[in-house]
Amino acid sequence: MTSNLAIFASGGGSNAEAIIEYFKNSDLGNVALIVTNNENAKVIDRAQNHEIPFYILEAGELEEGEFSDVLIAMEIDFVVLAGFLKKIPQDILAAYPQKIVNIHPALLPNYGGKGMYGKNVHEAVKAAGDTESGITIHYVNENYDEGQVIVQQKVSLAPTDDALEIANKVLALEHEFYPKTIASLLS
Ligand SMILES: Nc1nc2c(c(=O)[nH]1)N[C@@H](CN(C=O)c1ccc(C(=O)N[C@@H](CCC(=O)O)C(=O)O)cc1)CN2
Ligand SMILES: NCC(=O)N[C@@H]1O[C@H](COP(=O)([O-])[O-])[C@@H](O)[C@H]1O
Repeated sequence: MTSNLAIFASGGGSNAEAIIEYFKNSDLGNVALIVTNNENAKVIDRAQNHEIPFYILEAGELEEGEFSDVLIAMEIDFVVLAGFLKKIPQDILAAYPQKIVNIHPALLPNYGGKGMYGKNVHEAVKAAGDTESGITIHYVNENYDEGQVIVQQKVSLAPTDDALEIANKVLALEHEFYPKTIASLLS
């Protein structure tokens, strides 16, 4: 059985595209929908380029607690967060138990929670002088970054690495591991 995936993204969408490309060669999953809260997100261009339907959330729409009806009506089986910057509400959590995953660009529980997204994470890692960073792929629960960890991967950092270089090292891990980790959860 092929699972229909919905990817939620708020920005550039490079992880979304890596997932789209991966599942073009796999019967395990099919990216059926891209959801964003940002009408200017580059992920929309990526969806259009791959002829994948996209949905732009209105301000406050997610918080109304009815978007799960849209996902169910579109026969979505699995939800992937990839740089999505809003909290997934209870109606979606209840509709998709153990079927919503997220990727965080750090080694949770470090550098997680409200405000910890994008470059904020890498700047904090740099400021702390850490010698390694990495990714955490986890199930999504009601709080930011507190769901059950599925996998973590580490990357070493040089003292000369700035926040952008850390971001690039982490993003490369994301593109390598997120698609195949999702696939392992579908089979
Ligand atoms: N119910 C859940 N929803 C989401 C989770 C989660 O674990 N449970 N993960 C996030 C992704 N994320 C980290 O991986 C994350 C995203 C955004 C924030 C944050 O502080 N957001 C700001 C708003 C930012 C904006 O609108 O520009 C905020 O809430 O004030 C923290 C962590 C996705 N959803
Ligand atoms: N806390 C959530 C968070 O910071 N997510 C991060 O946003 C980036 C999105 O990049 P992309 O749009 O190119 O996939 C990724 O690095 C992802 O880990």
